[in-house]
Amino acid sequence: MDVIVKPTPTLNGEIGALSSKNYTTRYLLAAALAEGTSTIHFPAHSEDSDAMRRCIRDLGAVLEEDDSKIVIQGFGSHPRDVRELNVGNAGAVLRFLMGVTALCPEVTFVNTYPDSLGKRPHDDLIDALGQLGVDVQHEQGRLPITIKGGNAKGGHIRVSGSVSSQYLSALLFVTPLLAEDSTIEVLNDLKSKVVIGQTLEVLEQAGIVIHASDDYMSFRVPGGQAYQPTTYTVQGDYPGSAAVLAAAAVTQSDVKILRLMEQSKQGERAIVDVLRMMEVPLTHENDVVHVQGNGRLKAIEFDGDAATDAVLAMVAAAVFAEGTSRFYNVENLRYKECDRITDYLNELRKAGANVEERQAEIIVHGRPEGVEGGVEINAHYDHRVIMALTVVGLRSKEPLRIRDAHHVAKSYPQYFDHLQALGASVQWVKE
Ligand SMILES: O=C(O)C1=C[C@@H](OP(=O)(O)O)[C@@H](O)[C@H](O)C1
Ligand SMILES: C=C(OP(=O)(O)O)C(=O)O
Repeated sequence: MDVIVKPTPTLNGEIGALSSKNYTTRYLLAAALAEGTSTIHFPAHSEDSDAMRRCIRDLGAVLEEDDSKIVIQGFGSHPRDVRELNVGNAGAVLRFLMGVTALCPEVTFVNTYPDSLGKRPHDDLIDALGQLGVDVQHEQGRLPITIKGGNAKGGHIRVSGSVSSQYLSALLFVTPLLAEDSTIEVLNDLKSKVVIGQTLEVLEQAGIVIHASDDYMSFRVPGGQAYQPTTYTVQGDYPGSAAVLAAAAVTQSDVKILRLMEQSKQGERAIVDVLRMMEVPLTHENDVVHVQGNGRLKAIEFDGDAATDAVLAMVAAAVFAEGTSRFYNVENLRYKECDRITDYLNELRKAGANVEERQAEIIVHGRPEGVEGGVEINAHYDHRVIMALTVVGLRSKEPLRIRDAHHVAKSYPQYFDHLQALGASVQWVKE
């Protein structure tokens, strides 16, 4: 399915933020790893969170869900002996479960998105699992991947953090369940470091003890622990909401998004500060972000690693800013659903934006007068490319047609409904 985005000068109204993807995947996993009954209120529904639901069910968890909550009977440290798991296109779900399946005799993760997740690297995690005695078969660090676990006991693990924080999160989820204590040493840089704060928060809520250094570069994990069943409530999602906030920032708007916690550990909450730095009129009080856009934005410089999943939306806003913006320290955007630097900038250029790339930077020469539009956009299987190009389309002179826009459902299936509710001219069309 494609979406046609037409120029839309004004957006007005109020929406509730979607539920956080990162917290939902973590709570589902923590509930599955606990013996007993856990409850998760307001879990996200999207392809990625559904992938975690499907996989923990395959591994032996029992799930019962109604409109507002999911009740889970976990399998504790004894997942069922399954042969195959399908994580769809969900990177975090794959990496977390590659860790957990160190507890299983033999599981193959199949390759259902060869042009997206199928191209992403997992070498650093494979290497770390090898240090735990797990035999991993793979196609040059890519899917399909077979994990032959069952013998992991714990020990000293060194893992590189220079490509993704998800490898470290995977080790943090599984090592407490191993018989012996572990130490984890992070080598090189740790990208998306703030996300580790979310992992540690969830582990603590599940009663797991981890001793972390202040810089998150080394960890001591007592073995033989048990996840406790408990009740979780999922907060609103900043990465998805960032795109809606960027849309409000580039239009004449009066838009409120509810349920966005000020004290959240989500790094992407920086969208609020970034838009403020761009001089977009907004307030953030009582978990409500209120944007009263006047269409005028100022260029900024920003370290994007602190807010990795909101950078594309920030760049889309910068396309219409006065001056040149620079988003630096963003190399690991190249290892996501697509190459979010080269592929994304190619699509932005097609739409008429003036952008440049460096290996770890995105540079945007703003065009406050608007861009031409009138072209077809390739989604590259990437929900965040789809959301960001939609923001650009709202302020293009001619409509944008975003091909295969249904991939937005990876994280935010109701994105276009939310924009329509705010008055955006977006319309689904069959190919
Ligand atoms: O742990 C997680 O849930 C995630 C970590 C981040 O990935 P990287 O650590 O690879 O940057 C983020 O981009 C992804 O959407 C979700
Ligand atoms: C990169 C993302 O997800 P994942 O790595 O889990 O596929 C994302 O949600 O933008």
